[in-house]
Amino acid sequence: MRDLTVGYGQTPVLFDISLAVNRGEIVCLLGRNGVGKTTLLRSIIGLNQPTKGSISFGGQDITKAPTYKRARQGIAYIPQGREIIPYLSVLDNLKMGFAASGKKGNRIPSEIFDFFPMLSDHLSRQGGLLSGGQQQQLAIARGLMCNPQIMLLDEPTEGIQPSIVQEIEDTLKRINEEKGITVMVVEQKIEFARKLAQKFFIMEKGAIVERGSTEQLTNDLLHRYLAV
Ligand SMILES: Nc1ncnc2c1ncn2[C@@H]1O[C@H](COP(=O)(O)OP(=O)(O)OP(=O)(O)O)[C@@H](O)[C@H]1O
Repeated sequence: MRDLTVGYGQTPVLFDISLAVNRGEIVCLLGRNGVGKTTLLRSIIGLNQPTKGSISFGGQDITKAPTYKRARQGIAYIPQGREIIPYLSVLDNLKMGFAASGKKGNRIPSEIFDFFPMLSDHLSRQGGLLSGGQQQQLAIARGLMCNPQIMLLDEPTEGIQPSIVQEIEDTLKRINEEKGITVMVVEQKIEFARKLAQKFFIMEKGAIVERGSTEQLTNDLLHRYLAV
C-alpha cells in the first residue's frame, strides 16, 4: 500500500498510508477506537475507495479492482461482528465461500473440518444459533473456503470467551504455517496480538505512527498509543 488516502464523503480518515506485508507473515494492526483500522482493512478488500495512492497485491495493482475480483485473487475479509447469515445453516454459510471464490463446488473440503472440528457437529444448525466464538470460527472457515492467499481479520476475539480465543489463536497459526496464508489482524487484545503476530503497525488519527517486529512492541508504546 502506497500513500493511501481514504475518506467518507468529504471527510478524510486515512492519510498517506504506506505499508508492506510479506507473503506468509502474520501482522497485527493496533490502535485506539476510531483511528481507522477497519477502514484500512475495508480499503484492502475494496469496500472503501482511496482518493489517492495505490494498493498492489502479488505484484498486481488492485487499486481500482472491484471487491469480488479481489476476493477471487485471494484476499479474504472476515469483518468485525463476523456477519454470519443468521437464518442460513452453518453448511450454507460455508458454501457462500464458493460464491466468493468464483469456483463451483458443493462439497466442503475436509481441511475445513480439520481446522474447525466443531463445525462438523453443527452443519444443519442455523448460523445465528451458534455462540459468538463458534460464529467467529465459522466466519474464518468461510473465508478459508475461498482458498485465500491473505486473510484480513477485524477483531476476531471481540466478545469471545478465553478458551475459544486460545483456539482461534492456535488455528490461525496452523492456517498460516500449514497453508502459508498471510494474516493481517486488527486487535484490541494485546496479548493475543503479541503471541500471534511477527510484525505490528500502530495507527493514530488515520496514520501509521509506529511499526516493527512484535518483540519491539514495548509497554511504553502500548501506553502511549493504546491506553485509554
Ligand atoms: N460509514 C462511515 N461513515 C462516516 N464515517 C465513518 C464511517 N465508518 C467509520 N467512520 C469514521 O471513520 C473513522 C475511522 O473509523 P474506523 O471504524 O475505521 O476505526 P477503527 O480504528 O476500526 O475503530 P474501532 O476500533 O472502533 O472499530 C472514525 O472517525 C469513524 O467515525
